[in-house]
Amino acid sequence: MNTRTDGPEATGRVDVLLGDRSYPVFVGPGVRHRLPEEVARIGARRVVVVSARPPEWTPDPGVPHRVVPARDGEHDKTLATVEHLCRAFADFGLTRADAVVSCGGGTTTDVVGLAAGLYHRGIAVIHLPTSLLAQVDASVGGKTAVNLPEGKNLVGVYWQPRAVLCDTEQLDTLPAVEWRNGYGEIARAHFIGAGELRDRPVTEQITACVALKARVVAADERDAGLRHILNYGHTLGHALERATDFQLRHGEAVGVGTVFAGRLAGLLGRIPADRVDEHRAVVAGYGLDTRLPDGVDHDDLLAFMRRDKKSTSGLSFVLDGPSGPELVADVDETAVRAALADM
Ligand SMILES: NC(=O)c1ccc[n+]([C@@H]2O[C@H](COP(=O)([O-])OP(=O)(O)OC[C@H]3O[C@@H](n4cnc5c(N)ncnc54)[C@H](O)[C@@H]3O)[C@@H](O)[C@H]2O)c1
Ligand SMILES: [Zn+2]
Repeated sequence: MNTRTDGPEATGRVDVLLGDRSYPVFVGPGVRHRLPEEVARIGARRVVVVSARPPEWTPDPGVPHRVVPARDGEHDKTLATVEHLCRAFADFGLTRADAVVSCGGGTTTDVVGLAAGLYHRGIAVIHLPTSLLAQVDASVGGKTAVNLPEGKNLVGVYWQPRAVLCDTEQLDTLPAVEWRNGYGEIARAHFIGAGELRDRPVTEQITACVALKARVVAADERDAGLRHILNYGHTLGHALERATDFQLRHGEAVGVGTVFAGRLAGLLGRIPADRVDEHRAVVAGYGLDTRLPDGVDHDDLLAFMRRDKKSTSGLSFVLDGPSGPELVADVDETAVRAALADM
């Protein structure tokens, strides 16, 4: 990670190191204007821009192009959208030598990433994520997916982008709830190696989270082990999203899940009391709720947590400990109930 300070405001750059599939992530005000440079660097001759934002949000890529409108949201994160996009690529005559650009929230970067990964068995994609959550998490790391009626993110491929441009100017229009959504992920990053980012400028916060994710992805691109740590706070987080029928945004639920992970690690004797307290302080410091929402049933939460995709059996959590965060399997239910009661 490095942060340049030669411009009017600092710009961050992180390289995701994956051999010949390595790519840069630029973070900062105005970095979207790098698009023509990145398109030229990868040698694309034509581009389809898939954008959930007004068309003028994406700069001219500098080569013949077409803008295809899209909508953010889980509802359109489907195989039907993938087909629609691939047909638009074909209609414009995109070949394997060309590129796709996504501009939108994490739902859009996910569905466009999957379409790019499938079209012609894979063509170049550049992401311009426009939500805080998409900038700190969804657009980096190469996981793509769409939903089925049977569940979220059930169909996808690993398909790394060729560049990611996290333009912080594009966050100016983001509603408060979507800032909280992103800050939940930044808060959980505090406990898995991103360090103290409260009171830092947003460009630095995003750059540090991307650098953390880049390190983890470089070490474990396909989820064989270490990548689990990114799910810090997520076991309870996912359960809370479901138990509240998705009334809590993902990041808000992850914030509560992060406080819970601290409590549980404390009860299991893995971390001292001040580290437990730090969880609550950090999450609260980002303006997030630290308590379970009223009315959620602990039995429901336990049932959802048992079905979490990480847990092959029993209750599994990523927990802090003497040697850092790690996946802990088969956690005793009594401790889990006690940590919930403590929230
Ligand atoms: N691939 C991965 O590794 C990965 C990681 C984390 C999350 N995800 C996926 O990301 C998705 C969540 O992303 P999200 O939170 O960005 O959701 P989203 O795409 O639905 O965007 C959230 C909301 O913010 C709005 N929005 C986005 N940018 C805006 C802007 N600049 N100004 C005003 N409004 C704006 C959207 O219209 C939407 O209403 C989920 O589907 C999740 O599965 C993927
Ligand atoms: Zn998450």
